[in-house]
This record gives sequence, C-alpha cells and structure tokens, in this order.
Amino acid sequence: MAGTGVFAELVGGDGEFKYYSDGEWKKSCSGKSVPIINPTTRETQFKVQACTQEEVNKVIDAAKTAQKSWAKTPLWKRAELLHKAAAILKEHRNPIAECLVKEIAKPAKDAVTEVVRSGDLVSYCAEEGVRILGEGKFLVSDSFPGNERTKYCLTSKIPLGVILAIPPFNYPVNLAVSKIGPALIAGNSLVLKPPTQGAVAALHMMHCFHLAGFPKGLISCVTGKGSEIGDFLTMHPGINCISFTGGDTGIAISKKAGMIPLQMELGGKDACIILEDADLDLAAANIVKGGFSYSSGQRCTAVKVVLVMDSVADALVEKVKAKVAKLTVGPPEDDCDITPVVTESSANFIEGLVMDAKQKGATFCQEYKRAGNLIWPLLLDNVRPDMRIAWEEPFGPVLPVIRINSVEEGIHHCNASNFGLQGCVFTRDINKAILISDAMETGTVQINSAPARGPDHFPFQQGLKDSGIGSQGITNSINMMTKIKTTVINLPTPSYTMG
Ligand SMILES: NC(=O)C1=CN([C@@H]2O[C@H](COP(=O)(O)OP(=O)(O)OC[C@H]3O[C@@H](n4cnc5c(N)ncnc54)[C@H](OP(=O)(O)O)[C@@H]3O)[C@@H](O)[C@H]2O)C=CC1
Ligand SMILES: O=C(O)[C@H](O)COP(=O)(O)O
Repeated sequence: MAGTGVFAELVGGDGEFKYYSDGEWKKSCSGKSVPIINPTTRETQFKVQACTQEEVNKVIDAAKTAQKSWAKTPLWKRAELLHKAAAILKEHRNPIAECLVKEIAKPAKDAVTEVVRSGDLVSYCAEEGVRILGEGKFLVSDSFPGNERTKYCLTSKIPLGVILAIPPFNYPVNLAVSKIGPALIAGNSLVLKPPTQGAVAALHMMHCFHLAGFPKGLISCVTGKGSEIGDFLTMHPGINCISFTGGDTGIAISKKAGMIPLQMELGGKDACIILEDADLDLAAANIVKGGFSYSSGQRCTAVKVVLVMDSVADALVEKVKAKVAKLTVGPPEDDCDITPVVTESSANFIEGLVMDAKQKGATFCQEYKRAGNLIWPLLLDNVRPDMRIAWEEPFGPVLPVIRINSVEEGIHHCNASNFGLQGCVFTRDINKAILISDAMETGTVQINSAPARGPDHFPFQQGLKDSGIGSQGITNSINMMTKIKTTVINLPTPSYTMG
C-alpha cells in the first residue's frame, strides 16, 4: 500500500506526503498542501506539500553543491548506483503501481508495466552511459588547409550542472526516470517537479533512488501546483537545463527560460494513413491499440486521427467498431481497457470536441456515454476538416476518421496540423510507405504499426512545429544533458606518426 513499509517515512503524522530535499523527507514550511483527486472516485486521494520558493532555492543550492562532487565520481560508480536504484524500483513495483491506479486511473496491469519499464530504462541508461561517456574524439590540425600537424584536439563530454525535470501526468514515473537516468549518469544533479496528478507515485520512485544511496542533495523532488511554483523553477538562475514533457505549457516555458538547453516533448495529432492495399485487420488492431490503450488514449503518441482511403473506409470502420465493442470500460482497479480520464476539466474538454462534431454532422459509431470522468470509447466517422476534432488532440478515448480520396489528401491533412510528433501508414507496398514517410512532416513515422515512443533505447524525436524541441531516447538524452569540452595540445614543431 502507498506510504507503508519502506515508504512509511514519506508520510507525515497528518497523512500528507512529504517532499524530498537534501536527502531527507520534509514537511513544507508553507503549512499548505495540494490535494490529489482520484479520477475514478473524484475524491481527494492524497495530499502533497505546497513547497515554497525558499524551499525551491534550498533544493537548487544543494543540487549545485552535490553536482560538483558527483561529476568527480567515477562513471562505473555512478552506473552501479543507477543499477541499484533500478532493482529497488522493480522490487517495489506494486505499491508504486497502486499509486498510479489511484492518482491517474491507469489500468492496474499497465501501471505495473510502467514501473518495470522504468527500472529497465534506468539500467539501460547506466550501461549506455558508461560506453558513450567513456568515448571522446581526437583530431589533428593538418586536415584543414594551411595547417601542419602541430595541434592535437581532444574532446570529451562534460555535465551541464543542475537539470530540472518536469514530467506529465500520463507517465509520472517513466517520464521522470527518462530524465533522471540520463542526467545522473552524465554527472548532473537533478530537481524533479512531478505532475500534481501522479506526484505520489513519483515520490515513491524518488524514495527508491534514496534507498539506493545517492549522495545527499544530488536528486530532490519539490511538489506543488505547476501554475504556482512552475515559473519560479523554470526561470531560476540555478537551473542549467530543462527537460519537460506535457502540453502547451512547454511552449510558454520555452519563451521564458534563460539561455539553457531545452528538451520539450509536447502534444501530437498523430495521423494514421490507411491505403487501399493495407492489411485491414492489422490496421484495425493497431488503431484500437494506438487510439485507446494505456489510459484511454491519454498518450502523446496515441493515434489521434485516422485518414483512410474511401474505397476501404467502410470495411475498416466495421473492423474497428467490432474491436471497440470488445473494450472493457470501468475502474482501473479492475484492469479495464478504458478508465476515467485524469480530471473533470479534461473530460469536459473532450465532451466539447464530441459535441462540436455532433453539431457539424459526424457519424457516431457508438452512442456517446459519460459518467463522471469516465468516457466510453467513441469512433467518429465522416469527420470533416471544419470540425475541431480533426485538429485538436482530445487526450481521451475519442477517435476521428476522415475519409480521403488520394494519398496526397492524407499527407496534406497530416502536414496542415500544428503538431508533428509521429504518424503511421498501413500498406503492403514498402515503396509507397517510404514515399509517404518522407512526405509526412513528423519526427517519426511507423510503417504498419501504431505510433509509439519505445523501445526506450530508440531515438524519440520531439518532432516538428508545436510538438517540441530536440530528441529523447536514452542516448539522445545523455548527449543532450552534456556539453562538449575540448582541450588542444599545441606542439612546438609538426609531428607525424611514423613520419
Ligand atoms: N507529449 C506528451 O508526452 C504529453 C503531452 N501532453 C499534452 O499536455 C496536455 C495536458 O496534459 P498535462 O499533463 O496537464 O500537461 P501540462 O503541460 O499542463 O503539465 C505538464 C507538467 O508541467 C507542469 N506545469 C504546469 N504549469 C507549469 C508551469 N507554469 N511551469 C512549469 N511546469 C508547469 C505540470 O504540473 P502540475 O500537474 O502541477 O500542473 C506537469 O508536471 C495534454 O492534453 C497533451 O496535449 C500531456 C502528457 C504527455
Ligand atoms: O508522453 C507520452 O504520451 C509518451 O511519451 C508516449 O509514450 P508511449 O508511446 O510509450 O506510450
């Protein structure tokens, strides 16, 4: 159970969860807390500290100091600690998963998968880090016109300093460790600001790093509403890099942050293009998995619009409808496929998109049904570009189908979006698939499968336009959280090997 056993010290006598600073669990001096509302019951499930700006200052000061000695800790020792944290995380998968079920209504099985995947990700960071950070470059000067071989240039990767990690509610553990692992192996310290919905799961995850024995102050976790402490954190002069995943907030942060590297994983309207020669059973299975799975389609990589050739549209829609009818709907504890969306305002937003589509004449393949935050899966056929659902991401179990008469029409719709995260195409013709992949303005295109971030060692492009800045994935994140340092050895006379 949350906050019991090895996690007991996270909870105060008043039942509120503490924040983690300088290697200790603390109550905030603010005397205030932030409630976490269970999306299923819509009642307060947990309370976390509303940290003050002074507490944020202390955490960042401690991170600065701890980073200096961490950067001098041998790579193999950093890796050893990360492996230890990964093992502890996996050992305690059940209480952490339970938090995910209560805080974000993630189906029970998917919640366990998130924690296990996170442990594996941390271990992979350790392994990748010892390899890529152990390598540098050696250049000689006589490659460039006018130079003799009098200069040797040595390059290596150095840490940036203090990394600020801000993950979103849909993967509070996994998208936290995807920032923590690379930051730590590269010799940085890290301050985590977890999403409010998911904060308690993140605090449990942080405790696994605490139990692994990382130095005091190297990692910390401050809680509070993003809207209240967010700007203070992101504009803080002590922060040397921000790794953020979430919505449009990321665009605002990019405009306010100082001259520091930014990694921004934002929204997406991932299109799924279906050609006439596609395997429609495969496509239908991927549309349902991609559109509705892992928390009711609340993924940046969810299939968010189907663009199907008119000649096969009826057949495809029938197949998708049959699969949607089999999805189970209900509480996450029962491991249902479709569970409540994260907040009431999110459910209201989704409903707004559905009503707009209804008013403008979309075909409802199922009856629209909602109870509290729970929205039954809905496929909307014959969606047209004048409907909001054609462009906006519902972040919920509602999927629009647009019928197209040419491949060009599909590509045009995909490229007219302000997002450009991922997309996918279903066809048996690999040549056509490659041409379409090249034409789609997105960071990644999947051929004959739904969009996805993993496996986690693959590069995860933040895509184009409003979908973000940079690229994630373990290797990319390690590189992004380092800077190249160069040392040049100047020789008094040219020297050629064996010359
Ligand atoms: N690309 C992706 O992987 C994801 C994209 N999204 C997109 O984001 C939308 C909303 O999801 P949501 O998680 O609410 O996204 P938000 O962008 O609102 O929140 C993401 C994170 O930012 C924090 N935050 C909020 N305001 C600030 C601020 N001013 N400064 C710093 N941090 C802040 C949040 O904390 P707090 O919770 O305390 O407000 C949370 O930790 C979705 O509809 C979807 O478009 C969401 C999840 C994943
Ligand atoms: O934030 C998200 O939604 C994720 O990065 C998507 O990850 P997934 O493809 O593994 O669900």
